[in-house]
Amino acid sequence: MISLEGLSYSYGENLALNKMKLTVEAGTTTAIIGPSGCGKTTLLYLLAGLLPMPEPFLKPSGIVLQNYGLFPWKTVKANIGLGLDRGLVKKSEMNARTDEMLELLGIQEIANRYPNQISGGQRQRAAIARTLISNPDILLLDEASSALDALSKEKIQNLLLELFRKRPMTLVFVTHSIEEAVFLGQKIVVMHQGSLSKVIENSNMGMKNHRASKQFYDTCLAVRTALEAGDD
Ligand SMILES: Nc1ncnc2c1ncn2[C@@H]1O[C@H](COP(=O)(O)OP(=O)(O)OP(=O)(O)O)[C@@H](O)[C@H]1O
Repeated sequence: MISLEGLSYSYGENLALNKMKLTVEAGTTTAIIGPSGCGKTTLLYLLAGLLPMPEPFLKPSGIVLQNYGLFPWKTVKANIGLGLDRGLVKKSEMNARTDEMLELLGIQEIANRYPNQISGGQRQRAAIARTLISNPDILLLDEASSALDALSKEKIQNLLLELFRKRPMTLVFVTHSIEEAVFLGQKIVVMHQGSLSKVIENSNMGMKNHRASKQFYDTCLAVRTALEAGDD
């Protein structure tokens, strides 16, 4: 579980987080949404330990931040294997676990290709596989699908929902998309100017035909209203 109460963070004179509050229960998904510059990435980087967390907050353990930096000179399979600590894992186990990840993410057929020989959506899957292979307690995603076209976006979102169902995990993701937040977030955290603006509970997350349901649009509207209220 992550529990932050009054987290502030500045880059020099620039206050990026201002007494931010956040509670994330283990085994749940949380979307973080808000206007550009409101501090979403700063919050995620603090959680990932990529920025020093100020006192009295301690860095939560077992968090892995997904990034898309696959090494171009390594195959997809070798890139995924990099998510494991070579010193600790035998070659045979490394093989078995990368195969398991390739299957989980549905990318077995591109295992031996290089990153420049696969699509944006496949690169995204490979990056997620590389992160998940280490079995992190918490998966942090920064704009998981932002660079993709509408249909590929939905595919990645469906895949993340499927993964969440198959393997219990805590997922915290930053997004600019209201629809993505409502499709994947059991809780939607709306930020404004470095602070928590509103938390929207989304109990319909994961329901059948969610995207086409009235509940989906009602929750999108609630998020939109919260975002607009913050803009006043
Ligand atoms: N390295 C940095 N040095 C100085 N200021 C920074 C730095 N990184 C971010 N900031 C500032 O901190 C604030 C929060 O930035 P952050 O990147 O966390 O916002 P964001 O909500 O993720 O934005 P976006 O949606 O545009 O990615 C902004 O005012 C930004 O200009």
